[in-house]
Amino acid sequence: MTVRIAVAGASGYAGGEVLRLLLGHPDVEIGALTAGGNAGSKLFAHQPHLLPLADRVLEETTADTLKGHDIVFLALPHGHSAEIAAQLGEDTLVIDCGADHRLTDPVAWDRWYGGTHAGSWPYGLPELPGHRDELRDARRIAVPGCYPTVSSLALAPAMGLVEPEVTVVAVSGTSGAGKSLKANLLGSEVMGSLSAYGVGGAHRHTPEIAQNLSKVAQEQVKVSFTPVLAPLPRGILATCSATLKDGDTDVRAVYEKAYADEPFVHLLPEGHWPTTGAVLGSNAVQLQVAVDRDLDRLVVVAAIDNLAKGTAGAAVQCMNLALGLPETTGLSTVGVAP
Ligand SMILES: NC(=O)C1=CN([C@@H]2O[C@H](COP(=O)(O)OP(=O)(O)OC[C@H]3O[C@@H](n4cnc5c(N)ncnc54)[C@H](OP(=O)(O)O)[C@@H]3O)[C@@H](O)[C@H]2O)C=CC1
Ligand SMILES: CC(=O)N[C@@H](CCC(=O)OP(=O)(O)O)C(=O)O
Repeated sequence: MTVRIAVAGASGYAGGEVLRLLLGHPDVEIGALTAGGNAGSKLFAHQPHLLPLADRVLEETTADTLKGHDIVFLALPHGHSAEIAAQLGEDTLVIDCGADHRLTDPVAWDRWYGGTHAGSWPYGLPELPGHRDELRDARRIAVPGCYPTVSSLALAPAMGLVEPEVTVVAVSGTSGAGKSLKANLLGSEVMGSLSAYGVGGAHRHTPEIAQNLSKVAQEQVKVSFTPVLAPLPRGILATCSATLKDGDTDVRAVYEKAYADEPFVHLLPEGHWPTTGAVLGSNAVQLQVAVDRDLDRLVVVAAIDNLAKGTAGAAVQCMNLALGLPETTGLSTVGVAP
């Protein structure tokens, strides 16, 4: 089988990572590549690592350019996908890396993003209970946010075993913010310094994490989420905690069972802790669990590459599922070291 794909936002970080992964995918032919202001320029100017596509010229992001492909990956700023998707028939599988179709509650959408809710699509985190089957037949897929991916996978197995109030502190590399220049991401400010942002429940990934965990717990889960920016190009390390209802719960056994058959989610051997370096460039999620006995508090540490499992890797994993291919096709679980 060969499917023809297009990538909208090919000059950006997420679009570039989708292309890097698809260049190693045996069943994919790469069609149209589009951008915004950089349309008309060569892809090579923006993605110097994607040599096999060096001569490709970026086209304008219009439905006409994207039509006629089996699969369209949208790696655009949020707010751009609904209009494009509406012009692409159901015969095209649309995989949106942006936030537009992740939240199911229009009130939450309006509060955190503003404006009209474009509706929700099947949520591209196959490892969450019930999601894999929904993704197999999907023609529209919403790729999760990077922080919700790592924190939902870290805490989902514990839902029902902990009080429905969880804390997530997650340190992210700068590529999570996209390529467009932001004052706080300029080299001199970010290098050699860690800084918290979106503090006090202000980050828009808070409702997405709560939505995921509440669905698994089948009760409303409250989330305290604090993101921290780190001087790294890629990677997220999340420390997630919640109070156990029964401090004697064998949490390790619970996590071993939950992820025993998952190709990308790895509970590390006891005594070893996840690092962002170990998952770099791979679709892997590394987890470790502990119980703080003084508080009966479950602590889970998890690492992902924000551009791989946190975006593009998840997008390719979901494409594989929707096409009926082995979920791991074109994806690695082996990170880069050192
Ligand atoms: N970076 C990450 O770790 C993650 C990103 N995402 C999501 O993926 C999407 C892309 O993010 P990312 O790659 O980081 O962002 P970038 O800023 O790196 O890239 C954005 C892309 O969108 C294009 N673009 C910008 N504005 C327009 C427009 N008005 N019309 C058409 N194209 C436009 C840009 O083209 P040009 O070069 O011409 O400006 C570029 O190709 C976002 O929705 C983001 O939230 C999701 C999870 C993690
Ligand atoms: C480090 C950094 O700035 N990260 C981004 C998250 C990237 C992401 O996943 O954003 P979307 O939900 O829009 O897809 C942020 O905090 O806004």
